[in-house]
Amino acid sequence: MTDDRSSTPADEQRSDPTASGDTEPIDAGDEHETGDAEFTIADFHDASQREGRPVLTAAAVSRALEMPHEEATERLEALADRGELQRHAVSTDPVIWYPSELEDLTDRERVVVFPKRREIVVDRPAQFTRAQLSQFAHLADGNGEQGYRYVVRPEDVWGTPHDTFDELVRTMRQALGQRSDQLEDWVESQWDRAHQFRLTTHEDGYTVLEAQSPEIMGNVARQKLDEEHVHAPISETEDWVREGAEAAIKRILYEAGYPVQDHRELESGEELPIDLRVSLRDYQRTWVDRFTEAGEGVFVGPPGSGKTVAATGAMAHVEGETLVLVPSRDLAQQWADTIVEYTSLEPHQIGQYHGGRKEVRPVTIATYQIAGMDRHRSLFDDREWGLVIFDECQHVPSDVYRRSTHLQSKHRLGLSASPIREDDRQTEIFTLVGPPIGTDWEALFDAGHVAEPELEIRYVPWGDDEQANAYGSADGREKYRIAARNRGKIDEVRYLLSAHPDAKAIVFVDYLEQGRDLSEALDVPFLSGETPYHERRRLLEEFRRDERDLLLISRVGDEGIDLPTADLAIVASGLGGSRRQGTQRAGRTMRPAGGALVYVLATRGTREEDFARKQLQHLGRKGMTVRERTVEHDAD
Ligand SMILES: Nc1ncnc2c1ncn2[C@@H]1O[C@H](COP(=O)(O)OP(=O)(O)OP(=O)(O)O)[C@@H](O)[C@H]1O
Repeated sequence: MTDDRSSTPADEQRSDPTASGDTEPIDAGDEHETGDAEFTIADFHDASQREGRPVLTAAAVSRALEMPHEEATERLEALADRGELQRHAVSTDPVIWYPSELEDLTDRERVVVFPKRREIVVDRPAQFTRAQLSQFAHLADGNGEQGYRYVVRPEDVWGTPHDTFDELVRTMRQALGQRSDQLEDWVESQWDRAHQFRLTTHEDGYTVLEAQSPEIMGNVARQKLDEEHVHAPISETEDWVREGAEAAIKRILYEAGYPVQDHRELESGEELPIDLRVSLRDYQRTWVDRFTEAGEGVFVGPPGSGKTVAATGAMAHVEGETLVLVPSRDLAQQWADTIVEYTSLEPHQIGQYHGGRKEVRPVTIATYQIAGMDRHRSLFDDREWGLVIFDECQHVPSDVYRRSTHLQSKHRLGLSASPIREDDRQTEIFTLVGPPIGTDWEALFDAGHVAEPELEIRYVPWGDDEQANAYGSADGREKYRIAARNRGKIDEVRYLLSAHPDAKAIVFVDYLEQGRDLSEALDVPFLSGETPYHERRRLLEEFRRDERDLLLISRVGDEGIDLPTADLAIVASGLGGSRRQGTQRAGRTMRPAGGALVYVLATRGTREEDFARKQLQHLGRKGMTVRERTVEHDAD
């Protein structure tokens, strides 16, 4: 059962071809499933596409698919015998071949599988195919001319919603329209890994770790775990788990490449009847169903896709007292408003717990900051929580993680707008909160649930020689800082605002000095960490009520402040943070209101330009349209 070829998540990250910038053309043909026995109509379609014609001779097929002429003829005949191809013989010319359903060629989605790279490329996928694919793969590239590129990683297999491997294979075959033995074998090995261990609840109430076989128990669990985690063996395949050690066990085994199935009976906490006052969208219902089945999980969707609303659906399912952890006070207020708007709960049942207020009520919304403090640790135990929600769970600070390990017996739900898995947070999220539950973002854009922003990166020249010279002689981070604060960006911001006179706009900056300069030049208030909380709230409120149409925000704006009606965002600096920040900033304006535009400014010919380009390629892969423009001195 143990498969040495399978890798741990860490290995996988290193060998992930997308991570190493592998940009090999997808049509390279090196891995086409043209194995000896298999020659399918899809191969014929490949050949027609390469030849640019729907009707082919055997010679053309042999050329396109690089196989001997004789072999091509043989295979074409076999396909014709199966009724998938038609032949047409013209007395003096070679026989020509075409698909039995010629219209296929224009309508049908083409699926090409690259089993070694575990990639699937689909042309014009139908909604159904996308939904199927997203159950075992994730969309890595949705914007290229090469079609949609899906990648299957171990975590994708580990998190599938299927009960049996056979069901999973059925979904795969439906999605791919073909069998790929090599891919299926690999998926099976990952499936096996994820089904070696499970946590269950003994009838006497304690937790048991069960292994599929005595060998896996002996060779993996009992090597990795010690008395800190388990009391004593119950049998060759079962260990009695120490209370509170569940999270550590899940983490250790996950890191060893054996994610643990969590089948414990979860506590539902003190009862709290909740009715929903909104009808969930189909994809939200799927999210909630998957959460319901597992009792844990992370909703992953772009900003504005309705994760918070779907979370109220999860609350209505658990119907237990709920603790919501959020990154900022502003978000705490928004959660309280959303819960009142979309559920039958009354305002007096909802408490907020942060620097400003200390209310613990049946539904309590607390900030991570407070939740991480020793003197507020009782928050976790004050009531019998049945559900703990981690909003923006990619930001959960490590002290909160440490503190929340004992929440393993509750239902756990994470929300995240950043499906980026480039750091080890992924392990923590997966083991402490749960596996990702996602939808392919493109599908949400297509269905009109989230407006796709137009994203434009503008390369701006230096505003004056002084800064350009300073850049030349600076080094390292200083170079980046100078480029970020290029005074030429002030004119550019002005130009963009004047080009969109009716837009409600937000300008993001990363440097206080730049924010102050812009604030003065544009005569708008600047919201930074230095702005008092009530002042920040007031400005945001005014913006929300359409009493203001321009805001200038520093990093502070990044942590979950909701600006629902912004329809223009200018990132004047600050793409230099993490990818995630870039995603969030761009996402800030992705609201159902639609028509959002995002401009990102980068100083021409500097590191900032390189950086922005990389970031935006990433956003492009997430399904946004990205455009680049070089600004001449007279803003165009
Ligand atoms: N099922 C639904 N029916 C009607 N409106 C909905 C539904 N789901 C979401 N919305 C609306 O879509 C908007 C965004 O929803 P929500 O705040 O839940 O998104 P989100 O993904 O949590 O966003 P963010 O990542 O910014 O927190 C809200 O205005 C909400 O009212």
